[in-house]
Amino acid sequence: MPVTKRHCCRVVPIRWNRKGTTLAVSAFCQSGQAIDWDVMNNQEAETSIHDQVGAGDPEVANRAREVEELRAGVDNIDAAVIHMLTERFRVTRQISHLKAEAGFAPADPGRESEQVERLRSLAQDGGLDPDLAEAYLHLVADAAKRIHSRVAGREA
Ligand SMILES: O=C(O)C(=O)C[C@]1(C(=O)O)C=C[C@@H](O)C=C1
Repeated sequence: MPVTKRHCCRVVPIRWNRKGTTLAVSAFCQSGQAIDWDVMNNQEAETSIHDQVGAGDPEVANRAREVEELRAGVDNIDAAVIHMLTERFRVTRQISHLKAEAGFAPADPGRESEQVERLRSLAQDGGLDPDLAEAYLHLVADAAKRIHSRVAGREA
């Protein structure tokens, strides 16, 4: 049986937000074992899932095994994303040189707005949070612009 807040006798605030409201508490059970409890969402804040999780409770052990299996899929997807990102930056580095040679500024806000629109719409169609798609675009475009600036500085 996993330790939950129900089994705990003492709680200590461990994480606060900017307004000074408690986000998470450390809850200590009688044996002294501690868990982080996410107060806002009323659930355990963190669980490290590994081979030994659920020893003594076959249902919990099965869930832990299923999580491990799905993690193998996540690892493959993350590797593919990194390969795709590598390729994206190979292409944007070519743009860096062209922009530097032509004297164009690193940023093209109009182009970025179009990309945000397109990615938000793709995300929406696929059932992904469009804010996540937009955050991704800002992350990579900001990085590309930093590279554009560095290249322009070197080639000036
Ligand atoms: O398309 C460009 O002009 C780029 O420089 C690439 C890129 C991007 O990473 O998508 C980066 C910066 C610009 O503001 C717009 C887009």
